[in-house]
Amino acid sequence: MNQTIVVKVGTSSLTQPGNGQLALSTIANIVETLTRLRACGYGVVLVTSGAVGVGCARLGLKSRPQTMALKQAVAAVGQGRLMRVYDDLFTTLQQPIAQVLISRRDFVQRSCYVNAYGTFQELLRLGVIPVVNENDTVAVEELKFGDNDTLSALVASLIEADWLFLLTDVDRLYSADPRQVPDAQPISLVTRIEELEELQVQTGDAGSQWGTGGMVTKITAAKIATSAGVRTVITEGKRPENIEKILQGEPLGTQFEAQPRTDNARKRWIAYSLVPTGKIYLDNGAVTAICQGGKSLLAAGISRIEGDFRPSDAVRLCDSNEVEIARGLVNYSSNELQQIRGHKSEEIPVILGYEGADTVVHRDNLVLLVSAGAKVESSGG
Ligand SMILES: Nc1ncnc2c1ncn2[C@@H]1O[C@H](COP(=O)(O)OP(=O)(O)O)[C@@H](O)[C@H]1O
Ligand SMILES: N[C@@H](CCC(=O)OP(=O)(O)O)C(=O)O
Repeated sequence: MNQTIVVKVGTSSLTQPGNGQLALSTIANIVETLTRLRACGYGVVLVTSGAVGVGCARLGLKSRPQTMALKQAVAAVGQGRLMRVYDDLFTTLQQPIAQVLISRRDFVQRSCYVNAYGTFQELLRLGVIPVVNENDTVAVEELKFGDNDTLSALVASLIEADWLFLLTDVDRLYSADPRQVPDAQPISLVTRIEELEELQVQTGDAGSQWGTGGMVTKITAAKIATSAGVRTVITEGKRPENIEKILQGEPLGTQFEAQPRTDNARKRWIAYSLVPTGKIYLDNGAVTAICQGGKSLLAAGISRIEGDFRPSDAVRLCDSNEVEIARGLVNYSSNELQQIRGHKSEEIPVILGYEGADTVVHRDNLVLLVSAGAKVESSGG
C-alpha cells in the first residue's frame, strides 16, 4: 500500500528573516518536492503556517500581534494570500490542492473528527494535496491548537500517516538552541522521547521572530505522532528535497522512531484530541492496577481531585508525584468524585443516594501515556 506523509512548514521557513516577506524560492522548492512525491505515489498532506506572518507583511506590521482579535484579523488577511501563492505554484505543476482549515473544536467533537477523516481519505484518493492550517480567525483562546506542530501531529494521527516531517529553520534538533549555545550537540535519532528529558535537551519555547513555540512544540508533536505509529523527522525547510533522501533511508535531520500502534483510533482521539478539564490523583495501588494490570479506575484508588468536570469529560490521571500516567473519559462529575473518592464501589449508591457506574474510568475509555525503554543517539556533525 502507498505511504502517506504529512509535511508541516513553519513561518520561519516560509518567510524571509528581517522583512517577513515570503521566501518564494523555498516555497517553490517545497511545492516541487511535494508534487514529485505525489507523482511517485505517496499520499501527501501539507500543514502550513504563515497566515499571521504573511498578513503582517501585507499590512506592514513589524512584529507578531499580541492581542487575540488582532492576530485573528491579520490571519484572515494572510491566509488568502498564502493559498493564492500555493495554488499558483501547484497549478503550474498541474497538482490539485485543497484548503482545509481546522479548529480545535472540530477535533474535540467526535462526529467532526470522524468526518474530517473521511474528507482527508477522499482528497487523498482523488490525488489532491490537502493544504491545512488552523482556522485562526474563528479560534477561541480556551480551545485552539495554538501551534501547527501539534495540529500536524494530530492530523498525522487522524489519517494514520507513515511519516510526519516538521520543516523549520534549523537542520535538526540539538542538545540546546544552537543560536544561543554554539557548541550544542546535534541529535540524529530518538528511539523514545523520554530520553530527551534524561539527556536534559533544552528546547526553549521562544521560537524565531515569526515562529511560535520553538522546539518545545515540535517535541510535543513528535510525542503525539510517534505514539500514533508515525515516524517523525525535524529537518530544514530550505532543503525540502531532503524529504526524498530521508524516505530513501538517509539519516538526515532528527528522526524519531515510531512506536507500535497499540491504541485504536478512538483511544488516540481520547489521548490527544480531547482537552482534559480536570486531574485525578491515584494511590500507588491504582497506578499499578492501571499500568500493569490493564484495569479500570475505581473510586477506592483515588486520593485527590482537581478541576471542575462533568461525566464524559476527558481527565488526566496522575500518580503521587504529579506525573500524568493516563487519560480517560470519566463516569462521574468532580462533585460526585469528591464524595466517593477512597470508597469501595458497593458504597457508592449509599453515599450518592443513587446507582452509579461501577468504574470511575472504564479501561475501554482509558489510555496509558507512559511507555518503556529509551535511547537517543548523537551524531558527529
Ligand atoms: N534544542 C534546540 N535545537 C534546535 N533548535 C532550537 C532548540 N531550542 C530552541 N530552538 C529554536 O527553535 C527555532 C525553531 O522554532 P520556530 O521558530 O517556532 O520554528 P517554526 O516557525 O519552523 O515552527 C530555531 O530557530 C531555534 O533557534
Ligand atoms: N496558524 C498560524 C500558525 C502558528 C504557528 O504554529 O506558527 P509556526 O511556529 O511558525 O509553525 C499561522 O498560520 O500563522
